[in-house]
Amino acid sequence: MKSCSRKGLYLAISKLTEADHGVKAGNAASQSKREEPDPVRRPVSVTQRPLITCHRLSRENDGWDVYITDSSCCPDCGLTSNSLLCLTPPSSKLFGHFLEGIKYGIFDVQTHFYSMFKDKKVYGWYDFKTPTIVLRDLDLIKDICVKHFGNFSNRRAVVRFEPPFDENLLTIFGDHWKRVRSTVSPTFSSGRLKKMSRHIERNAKLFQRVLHQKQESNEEIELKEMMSRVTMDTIASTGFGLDVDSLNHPDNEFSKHAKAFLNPNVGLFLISYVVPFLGKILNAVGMKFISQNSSDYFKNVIEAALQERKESGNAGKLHDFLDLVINAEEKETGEADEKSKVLASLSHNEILSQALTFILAGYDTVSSVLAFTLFLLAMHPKHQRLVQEELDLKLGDSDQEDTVPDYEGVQNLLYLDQCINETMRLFPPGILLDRVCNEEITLHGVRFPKGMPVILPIYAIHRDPEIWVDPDEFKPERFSPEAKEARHQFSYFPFGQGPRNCIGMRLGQLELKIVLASMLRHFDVVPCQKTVYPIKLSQWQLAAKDGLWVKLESRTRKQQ
Ligand code: HEM
Repeated sequence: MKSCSRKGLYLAISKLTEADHGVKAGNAASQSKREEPDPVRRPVSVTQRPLITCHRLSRENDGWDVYITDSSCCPDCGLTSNSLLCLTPPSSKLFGHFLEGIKYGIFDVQTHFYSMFKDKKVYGWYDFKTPTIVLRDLDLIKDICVKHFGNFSNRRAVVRFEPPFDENLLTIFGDHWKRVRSTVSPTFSSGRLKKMSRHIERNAKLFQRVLHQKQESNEEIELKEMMSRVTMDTIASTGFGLDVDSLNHPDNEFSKHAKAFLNPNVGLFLISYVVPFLGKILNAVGMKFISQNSSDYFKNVIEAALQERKESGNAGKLHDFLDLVINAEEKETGEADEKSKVLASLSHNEILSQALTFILAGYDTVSSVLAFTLFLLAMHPKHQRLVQEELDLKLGDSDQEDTVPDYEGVQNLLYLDQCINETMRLFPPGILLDRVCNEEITLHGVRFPKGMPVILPIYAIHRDPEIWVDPDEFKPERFSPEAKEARHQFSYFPFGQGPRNCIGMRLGQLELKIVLASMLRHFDVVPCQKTVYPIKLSQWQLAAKDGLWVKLESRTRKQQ
């Protein structure tokens, strides 16, 4: 291990403690075994190799080296008990843990590694050659997301968007992010959501009609596909005042390009990760992460909508997202002082970028939660009945097929809310979060070097058996007010945490509740011939391998 001899500055990750020495190669096999079979995911045994290996990672550009290792594995490397360390499962020098990710899938690999380090506050993970620290300790997560947010305010720059969409909230940094976020935030205030709610209600109503046809013809429906359509229509309408009718025309231009945007060029993405200079060359010769065609399409759609509103004097009257961000466009009012004008203004590119983010961030997230919630309720009729009893009680019986609750109507649907929360615990659309450490800092005895990426493994925390009894089972009662009170506040965070959490959370929740309440008020969702349960997740994305198939039965007809 000569290559591990100490050169330059050792930057390390956590100070060695008794507990940090606890995991030895000898007991690695028993640590890597899953204790209980998991009905929702495939069983997995990620590694039979010893748990601990020594890695030296040179980051010469930044002037520091990082070791993520066990201290006892490599006496030659010169680490002492003062060296700062973090444990990591064995990994390939070139690909890091990427190969384990490919082999076992992003869900199993996350829970498996997480369960290997039960007694640790943090552990290590290599994103190819880049070391990252994965947080396990909930108090540490809280401090990073909230108390020390200023030092962990940015995400990694994994995907680069091309202009004019490169100034979106998901990817911008520091003061730029702060200004855009504070300017866009009022768009999601209660008053404005109430106005946007009309668009959601209208789409939910149209959706009801389509569902009635499906129910009458006894058709089996794949929930993700159906929910994607209604979500796309809702986005086009709440975002841009457009009526794209994906329900009846799923291959419309808007949906086609939105999907192309959402499924970027994975090949180029991987090449850029492994061989960054090759990624740059391919990019320069015209290969883009996101197709130029779709990028141009959205630029034109948004520009045209902005222009049309300015010319027709309709700006401010349509109550969609575009309308609301237009208000924040840079303008010379002559009223505001210079400082507040700068604070409350967005450039033209910033508006285009936020408009696009509205599609990117709100499509797959909302449609997945809708689909998984309905599917889980179909598999748990007792809970579905409780939701329906609550709807009948709070919204009244409805014998008209297309009645849809409004903004006020869905505010107090507490049991529905519990079911949605339990679904997002099991199937969170964002399976992990990341932050980057701005300045070196030591928190809870863990040292975070400047520039170190930090991962918050949401999926694994949401399924941690030490936090959740029977973690793979659907039990909405976990989200009763008393049960929530008894738990660590950071054991559940499907919308992220702290000032950089999901800005669209309340809009997303509104969409979920209006669509679910209007459906479950009229229909029983039941299993069908094609239903496969337990759900098997695909390797790379939050999607059921066999689809989420159900049938609808009319509640009104049953009651007659
Ligand atoms: C069920 C629905 C949704 C879920 C589960 C969800 C989840 C998330 C998560 C986990 C993050 C990262 C938060 C963090 O890093 O702490 C995020 C960020 C974000 N989400 Fe959502 N999201 C949802 C719906 C929406 C909708 C409808 C919009 C539409 C505007 C939206 C816009 C955003 C934006 C712009 C960010 C970046 C915020 C920033 O960096 O300041 N999301 N979302």
